[in-house]
Amino acid sequence: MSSPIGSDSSVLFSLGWNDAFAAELPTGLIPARVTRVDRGAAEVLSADGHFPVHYSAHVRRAAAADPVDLPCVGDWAALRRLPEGRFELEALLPRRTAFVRGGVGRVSRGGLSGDSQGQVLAANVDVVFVAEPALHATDTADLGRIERLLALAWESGGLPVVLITKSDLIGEGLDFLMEEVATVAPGVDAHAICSITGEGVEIVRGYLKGTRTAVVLGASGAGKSTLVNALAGEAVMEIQQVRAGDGRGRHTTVHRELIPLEGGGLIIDTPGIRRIGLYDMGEGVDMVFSDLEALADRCRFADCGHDSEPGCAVLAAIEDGTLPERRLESWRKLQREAAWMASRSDARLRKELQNKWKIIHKEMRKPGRSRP
Ligand SMILES: Nc1nc2c(ncn2[C@@H]2O[C@H](COP(=O)(O)OP(=O)(O)OP(=O)(O)O)[C@@H](O)[C@H]2O)c(=O)[nH]1
Ligand SMILES: [Zn+2]
Repeated sequence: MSSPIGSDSSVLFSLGWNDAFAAELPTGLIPARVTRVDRGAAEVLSADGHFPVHYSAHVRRAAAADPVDLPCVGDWAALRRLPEGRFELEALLPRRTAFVRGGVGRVSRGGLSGDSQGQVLAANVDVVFVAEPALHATDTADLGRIERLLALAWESGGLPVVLITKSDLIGEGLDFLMEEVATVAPGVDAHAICSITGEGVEIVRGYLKGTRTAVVLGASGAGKSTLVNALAGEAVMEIQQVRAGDGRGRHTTVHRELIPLEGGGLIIDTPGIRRIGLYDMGEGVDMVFSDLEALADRCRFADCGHDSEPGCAVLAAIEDGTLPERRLESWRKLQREAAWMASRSDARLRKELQNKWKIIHKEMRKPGRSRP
């Protein structure tokens, strides 16, 4: 067992481990994936099992200087085995993707939430499911909410996929709805699913192949939990049995926030991700409105406001019916919000939000990191 990966590397691969992460692992340290964090400590899954770890002085110092450096669910961590047999979280491996809460925390600073700035809610998420019910109470799917969540999804660096949930509730209108959804999600896969009958659930599972990690974003009641349960199947029950079995000396019931699914793949489900709101969506907004951006490139004036300018390609597209007018309105609305958020963030935070890769580059500059 001299391998730094531990006794059973297939366990690691089932948690999303791959060659790219392996190349970043400092020599002599043990890889583990963070399943949950709780004030100064984390729980991890590794080839050696599921256990709590404390942060090294190095991690604590870095996190005190910048909360973005705090471990979060989904992170790959490098652990050091201490002489007494315990493990310490020594370093974080560079994040491939990250959900960063910035704007909301800033705005509510001094309020009750006590949120910190630039806090990372989840890391290394490959697929972001945007769940919107076909019918929510008596309202049909909210296209504006889909656009907003797509902006967050793009911003994270993960691959967005729209899921119209509760497809059973809408009947014949479904085809029309899916056509509308396609107009607000250019270049994004969209599927109708029903977690109760299981319709479409296999399609969702397909996105997790290759042990990908996903999150499900969506409003309260969108059907996130029902979908996760449908995907998790017996895996969730298995986890509960293991927990009951190793309950020796551990009296707190732990809700694991990184859930390995039956048939492969993982879902991150944390209160933070459930409550994710809006923050600086600058880059994400452009991705969501790529159809509009492409049209705007063809406007006669580079600074066209698409109001009444001559030669405006956007207005022409609305005129001839190829672009729904509400699409331009949504674009304006989200841009206003993004600008408003930006005006409220300080320069440091704004930079962080606008460039998700900065996190990765900063990680790479850390001392003690082995390079391939
Ligand atoms: N008809 C129908 N109802 C569904 C479907 N999926 C979920 N529901 C119902 O919708 C309600 C909300 O589902 P949840 O899975 O709890 O929604 P959620 O997104 O997890 O909600 P929060 O926990 O508040 O964030 C529940 O009563 C579910 O039974 C579906 O495919 N069809
Ligand atoms: Zn224009």
